[in-house]
Amino acid sequence: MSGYLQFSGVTKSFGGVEVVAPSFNLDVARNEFVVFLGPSGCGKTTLMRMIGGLDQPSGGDILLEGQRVGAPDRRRGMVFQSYSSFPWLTVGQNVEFGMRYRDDLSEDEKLARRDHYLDLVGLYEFIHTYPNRVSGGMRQRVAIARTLAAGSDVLLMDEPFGALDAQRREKLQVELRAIQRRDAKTVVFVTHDVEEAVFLADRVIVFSKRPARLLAEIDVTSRLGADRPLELRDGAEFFALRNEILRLLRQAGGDEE
Ligand SMILES: Nc1ncnc2c1ncn2[C@@H]1O[C@H](COP(=O)(O)OP(=O)(O)OP(=O)(O)O)[C@@H](O)[C@H]1O
Repeated sequence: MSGYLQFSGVTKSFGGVEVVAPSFNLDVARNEFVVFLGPSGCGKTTLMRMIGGLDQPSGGDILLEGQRVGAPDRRRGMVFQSYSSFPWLTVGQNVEFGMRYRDDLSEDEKLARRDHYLDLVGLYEFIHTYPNRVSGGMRQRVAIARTLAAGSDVLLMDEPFGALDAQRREKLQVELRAIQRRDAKTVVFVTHDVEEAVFLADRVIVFSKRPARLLAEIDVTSRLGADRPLELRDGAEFFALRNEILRLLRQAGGDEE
């Protein structure tokens, strides 16, 4: 597997507290969908922030196509709880803002993409509303629409669907997996929801309790295939994978459901 995104001997501590240790090594292939699962507080968000360039490793390197990652740039689209919408722009303008560098798109194409992704996240009717007038969950959806519309090569998503109702969440899972396949995105995704992890991932990475250490890797695509119709969730192999991962999380000392 080629190392499109590579973690090479990565460690991180805050003050004297080790969050990623002894050292983390992982190769993510181009167009791979990797999901991070692990006990609460084990260091998943810290790893995501370092991929995004919002934090620096204490040791080792994170490389994208062989180059050490630096400050956030448009190759990496992020949906983090803390990286939400811009309050001075309307919901529609927030989504347009994500496409400001897309010289390959005409203005009409940008507006069509804006409308498509706002509709997908169920916010089309709020297109002219300012984010401080909508709920926190809706602001999170603005960030999802903005990031998907921007079309970055690498999507970094830290519990992006956590605040959504079950139906919207399922719809976005299907769409995200389809976008990733169709548009050849590399995705790193954090969730606490094991079924979401199995449904979305090519590979699930299970972490230990803090300090985060790779406990297990589960190759989902070799068992479920790359296409993920919703019916897959009712199949025996889906359940087997889910139970396997739940067992691993129990060993990890996690509290996931
Ligand atoms: N800026 C910081 N300064 C000090 N400690 C920090 C900082 N950021 C994170 N930590 C600590 O690092 C540990 C890992 O946090 P992190 O948010 O990465 O975990 P997580 O796996 O994403 O947790 P959760 O699943 O609950 O979101 C925690 O103990 C947290 O308190």
